[in-house]
Amino acid sequence: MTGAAEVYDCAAALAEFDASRATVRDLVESGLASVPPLFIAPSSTAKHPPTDITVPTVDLSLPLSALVPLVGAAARTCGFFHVTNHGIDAGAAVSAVRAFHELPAAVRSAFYSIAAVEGMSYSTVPYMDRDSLDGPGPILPWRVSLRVLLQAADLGRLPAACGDALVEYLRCIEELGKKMTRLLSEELGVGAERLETATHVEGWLMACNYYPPCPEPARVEGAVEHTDPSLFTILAQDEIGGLQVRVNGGDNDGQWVDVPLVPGTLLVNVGDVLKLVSNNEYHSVGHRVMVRSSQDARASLAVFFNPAMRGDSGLLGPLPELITPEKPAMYRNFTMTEFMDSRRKFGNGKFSTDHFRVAVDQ
Ligand SMILES: O=C(O)CCC(=O)C(=O)O
Ligand SMILES: [Fe+2]
Repeated sequence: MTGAAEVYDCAAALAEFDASRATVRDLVESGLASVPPLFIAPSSTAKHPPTDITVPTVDLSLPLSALVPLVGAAARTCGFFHVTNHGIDAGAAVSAVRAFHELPAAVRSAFYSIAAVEGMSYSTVPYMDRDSLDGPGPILPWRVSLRVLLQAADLGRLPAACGDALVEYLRCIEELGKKMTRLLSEELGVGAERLETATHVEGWLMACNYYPPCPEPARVEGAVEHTDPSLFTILAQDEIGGLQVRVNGGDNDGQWVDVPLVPGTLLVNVGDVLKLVSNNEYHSVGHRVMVRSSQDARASLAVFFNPAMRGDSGLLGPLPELITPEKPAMYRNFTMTEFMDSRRKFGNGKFSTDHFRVAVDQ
């Protein structure tokens, strides 16, 4: 039992990587031939060949009476759905994300930061809190992200290569986010405004992701399997692909499926907070990002619609209207601070909403 993995000091290796202020892209550009242990994912793609099931598509131009059940059906089953006819130029925003990440290192390095500075950071975000590192990994995704906490950020400080396009995207995505919150709320039978008033969806986080090509793509993951913390997430991606979701229910339960690339669509997925608040009516489904290529980089843009952090007064939990004798509350109440602390403690890939389950009667 003395293999290299056991003696590898993750914390020291991560500290060294942090001190170098390098991003994954810089590693690739330095001519790296093999993947450093920090990035090696334990699971292999081959173990879970993707099935050919597809994720639903919802046409936003449909009348409300048709739209509400379609959104609800997707959120209750797959937890992921494409939306079409959203009227947003997502391609321009994703191209801008790529343009920033492909700037010369000397220009990008001015933005490098592990901790958020005035709501912005630009680095590779480890799966776990640096203080909670345990075991051999995976420690780092094969990805670098410019992250913007919108409540705290001055958008005027966004890099010039992507700023204007992202500001425009955010203006449009705000409308779509509000619409989606109302649709999801309405379908729960609690009225269109209930989710917003219960959760105060103000803590938005925008993640501008870049997955560089990898010399050994099968040994890394752009993101390990995880569920999102948000109420829901809206994702725009380019034409490279690599996102997979787990099938939820049915004959193929637990299998992986490739999210197909449908040009012009945005992808919406249910996050953990919505799962808890909906008392498990909606499902936050596990997903991950595979790195496919030693040649091509992938860019994506995720906006996480998160409840505001409202201290101890902002208690969240299953909406009382959704609690019945037949379906008692499945989760206890919690604050967003408690929820995010729990996610950080367990790590992005290991957190489960089961940590908030109400104890089952003995
Ligand atoms: O880049 C993607 O396709 C998905 C990223 C993702 O799942 C996340 O950031 O939570
Ligand atoms: Fe995600």
